[in-house]
Amino acid sequence: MPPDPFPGDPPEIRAAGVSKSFPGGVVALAPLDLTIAAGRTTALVGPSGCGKSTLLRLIAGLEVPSAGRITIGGVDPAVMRRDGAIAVAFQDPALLPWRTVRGNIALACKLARRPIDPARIERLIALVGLDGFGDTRPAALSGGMRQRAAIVRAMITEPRVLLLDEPFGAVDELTRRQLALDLPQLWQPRGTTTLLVTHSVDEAVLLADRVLVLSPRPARIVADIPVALPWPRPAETTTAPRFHAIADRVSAALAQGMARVAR
Ligand SMILES: Nc1ncnc2c1ncn2[C@@H]1O[C@H](COP(=O)(O)OP(=O)(O)OP(=O)(O)O)[C@@H](O)[C@H]1O
Repeated sequence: MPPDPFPGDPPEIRAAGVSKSFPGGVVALAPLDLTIAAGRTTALVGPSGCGKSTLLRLIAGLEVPSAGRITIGGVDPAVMRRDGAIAVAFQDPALLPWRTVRGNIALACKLARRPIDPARIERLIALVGLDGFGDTRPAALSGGMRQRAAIVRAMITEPRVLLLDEPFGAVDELTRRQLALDLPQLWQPRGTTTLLVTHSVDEAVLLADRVLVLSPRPARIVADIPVALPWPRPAETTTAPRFHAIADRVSAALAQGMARVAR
């Protein structure tokens, strides 16, 4: 295994004055300052089209800001990604159609120059409920199954930074709930710096240590809500009064952000 290019503590993500405009004049992000805590999970919630995916793509080094700068552990995101330190699972799973589920996952290891551990691949495939589909090609999977394969592909390399954009969007409600309970076991104890975009308030509170609520486009941070619930978080977490109190705060902040724009 090659030496970790970024040894030491998990990296912190910083955005300073970051904005993004697209040709045609769409301002997806107005200048935004943001610090994402190292080794923790931060959830981004906000109305559709406010710029969440754009922000994630900038942090992933897949887009370049129109102004401002993003650094991850002081390093440019594109450099981190090139060295396999960032993994992403986006709404569109983008699996290679000619490779099987197992082949897609193994390729991620190869590209990140990590060893291929067949037993770990099988464990993760089973964890996301894809047991028996390792030899299947993406075209023969449902949208939700493809998303689950993409989550395994993102996590198999044990990245320093994990970026998840609505990773359970096409998954049925029951599986989604199970994934939200199971998957943090993979990144939370390792101290992976994780950023999750979700439309589900409950999912944000269950998975994150902190929830950032964004306003409609161009996004501003309208609330920064800590989630002081202990890890690990079993299913009973979602029935605790504390969980509901935090979820209510997030929902209220979302509504407030919308109302401010409507006025
Ligand atoms: N490549 C692009 N070219 C032009 N406009 C874009 C591009 N990508 C995003 N946009 C625009 O930027 C804005 C923010 O889009 P983005 O996908 O970041 O929002 P979002 O908050 O992730 O939305 P959703 O929750 O619906 O996925 C939208 O108005 C979108 O149309």
